[in-house]
Formats: sequence, C-alpha cells, structure tokens
Amino acid sequence: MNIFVINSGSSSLKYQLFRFPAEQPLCSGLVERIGLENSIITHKVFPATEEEQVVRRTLALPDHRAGLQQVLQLLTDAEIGILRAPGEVEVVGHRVVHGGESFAATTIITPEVKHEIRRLFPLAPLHNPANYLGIEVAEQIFPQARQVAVFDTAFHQTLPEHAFRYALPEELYREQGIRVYGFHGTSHRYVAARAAAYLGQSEARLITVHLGNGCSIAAVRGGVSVDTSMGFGPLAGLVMGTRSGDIDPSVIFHLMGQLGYDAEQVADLLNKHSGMLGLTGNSDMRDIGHALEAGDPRAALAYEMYAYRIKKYIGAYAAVLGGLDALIFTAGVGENDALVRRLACQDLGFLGIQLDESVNALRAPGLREINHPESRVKLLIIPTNEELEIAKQCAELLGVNM
Ligand SMILES: Nc1ncnc2c1ncn2[C@@H]1O[C@H](COP(=O)(O)OP(=O)(O)O)[C@@H](O)[C@H]1O
Ligand SMILES: CC(=O)OP(=O)(O)O
Ligand SMILES: [Mg+2]
Repeated sequence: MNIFVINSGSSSLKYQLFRFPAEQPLCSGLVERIGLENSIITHKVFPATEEEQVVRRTLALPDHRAGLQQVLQLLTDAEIGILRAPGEVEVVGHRVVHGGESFAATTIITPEVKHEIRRLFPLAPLHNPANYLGIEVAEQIFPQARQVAVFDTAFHQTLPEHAFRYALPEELYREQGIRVYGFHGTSHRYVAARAAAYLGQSEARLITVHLGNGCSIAAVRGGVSVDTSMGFGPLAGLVMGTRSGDIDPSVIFHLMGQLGYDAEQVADLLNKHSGMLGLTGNSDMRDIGHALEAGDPRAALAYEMYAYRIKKYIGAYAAVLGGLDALIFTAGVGENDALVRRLACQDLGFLGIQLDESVNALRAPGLREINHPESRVKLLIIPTNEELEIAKQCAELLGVNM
C-alpha cells in the first residue's frame, strides 16, 4: 500500500511517500516559498540500490494547489516518477496541529472532522489553516485515496489532569475546553519510542526536546506523555523562531490597556514577531549562529535565553519524572546546533547530566550518544521523522500491518 504524507505549513509543504507494510520511503520533498515568484521544490527519490536522486526546480507557485500539482507531476513523471497514476496513492496522511479535545487518536477525515479542524483555527492560527488547505487540495488531487488526520495534540492526551488544567474557574475548562493540549506529539512519540528501544527500557523516564521553528519539551514515562511545555495553543514554553514562549499575561494587559494593541495585534506580536526574531532580527538559527560568530551581542544574549529556558524545563521535568534516564534532542536545531545543546546541559552534573563536549561538537547522521561515558543520564540526538510516524499511524488505523 502507498501512503503519501503531507506536512503542510503556511508557506511550505513537506511530503513523503511510503510503501507499507515495509515502511519503505520511496521519495520525499519540500516545497518552499509558496505564494512567491521563486518557489522552490526539492524532490528526492530513493531507489532501492543506487544513490538517491535529487530534483530541484524553481518556479512560481501561487498557492498550495499549484505546489501539490507539481509534486504530483514529479510523482508520475515518465523518467523519475514512482507512480503511474495518482490512483496508486491509497492513503494520504495529514499532519494536523490542533485536534482540541475531540481527537485523542488518528482519525479518518470526514466532513465533521474537517469542521472541527476549522473550528480550531483561532487556537493554532499559524498551523490549522495550512493543514486544512492541504486536506482540501489532497482531496481533489487524490480523490480515490482515504484521507487521514494525525494530530500533534493526540500524544499528549495522556497528561494527568493536574498537569493539563489551568488554575482558572472550572467552567472555562468544562464549557470552553480551556486547558493544556500540547503539540509536536508525533515527534515526541517517535523519538521517545526510538530512545526506549535503544536503551532497552520500555519504562524509561525521558525528556524529549523538540527544537524546530516551533519548540517544545515533553516528559515521557513508559512511552506516555506526562507533561509538555506548549499549552492551549502552540505558543507557551520555550523561546522559538518567531514565538515568545512563556510570558507573564500582565504584559498582554499592558499592551492592550496602555499601548493600544488589539487582540489580533497581540497575537501577531507573540506568534510572528517575537522569539529569536524579536531578539535578533532573524528567526533562522543558522543566521543567528553566523551573527554570533561575527560578534553580535544580541545573538549571544538570544542564544543564552533560548538555552536557559530549555534548562529550566529540564530541571522541572526531572522533578516531574522523579529522576531521568535519558534526555533527547531532536528537530532542526536540536539535531544540528551543538552550542544550544552545550548551553542547555551546562552545570547539570547534579542531575547526572554530563555532556561529552567533543562528541557533541561532531556532525554525524542518525541516532547518537553525546554523553560523557560517566554520565548517569544518557544524552541522545535522535533525528525526528514525523512523516514516517504519521504513515505508521495511518497503517495502524487501517490495519495494514495486521
Ligand atoms: N545545521 C544547522 N545548524 C543550526 N540550526 C539549524 C541547522 N539546520 C537547520 N537548523 C535550524 O532548524 C530550524 C528548523 O527546524 P525544522 O525542524 O526543520 O523546523 P520546522 O519543521 O518547524 O519547519 C531552523 O531554525 C534552522 O535554522
Ligand atoms: C506545533 C508547532 O509549533 O509546529 P511547527 O514547529 O511545525 O511550527
Ligand atoms: Mg517541524
């Protein structure tokens, strides 16, 4: 069975095609700068034996539909295509960021499910609208495929009530669903499962640190999420590319009461103009790394703040778990930025966390240990693969592996 996975963002679209039950990746790709003149498609084909083939095209893609149509052309291309016709895609798996309290598990997309995803737009304004658009376009391009939603929030539905409730009047939870949901669940679940398998400890106490454009951290015991840093929406917790993370709500009252902001402007400020972008003028960690090397003091402070916030959560979640077996770094920054990892682990010897700085500074693919041999806690880099996890969830739902 061919499962096509779409991770659709506001201006980009990541995709991967798998053959199941072999879990074999056939191709993957990224469409960037959708809506601009010079959109870029990078499409990789994985032949069984030779080197992977990479096709890069720059062209104008006005919207997600045009983007996905180009992807379909590449999938069915006479030379490098993997499929003869779109009908060979039997399942399309979609990453959907916010599932609210309605979805604790992977779900076949029906008109009701789409309605619920739309209802949650205000809670994940950077994500759910793009995810929804991806579904609408995929329904047209692959009309005979089953469309499945895999929610970022699902993995965190196991949080105990004392962790997921806010100290607000109860009716706001009961009637309005105001509570912690947590995000990046597909990634936290995937790396936690890989870590447990690597350690040979199914009951392991793990802290998983997902550092991409959005950043979150989770406490996982026995494969189950028990706490996480994002909350009602994907804005709380760690400092991110463009999002503030934790902030005293009094700042919002001041912005609105004294400085004339309206609700939309506050949301825009905290979601799109804060975090590393607000601190340094750049949201991409590679650019901030270059600024740091060039001696920019704003970049140095931003790095410290970014790592300090991670460190505070490591301390908090070690307490939540009553000890720690492994700490896992994942996603773009977590997998690649040695300085962030070094700063976040600094002076945590009292918790049994000891980094091997020279191993940490090396680059290597795949899962690897970066702890000192005497470290009580294993420190691991595990590349995330949200697309594979989504495909696995689809296969499980549809009984393909059975
Ligand atoms: N080699 C690298 N060194 C430091 N940061 C990197 C590197 N490669 C990617 N990143 C950072 O990873 C982030 C994007 O991570 P990613 O997991 O792809 O995010 P998302 O899935 O949310 O788009 C960016 O801030 C980017 O700068
Ligand atoms: C939920 C979230 O923040 O996702 P991303 O990191 O892809 O923006
Ligand atoms: Mg991501």
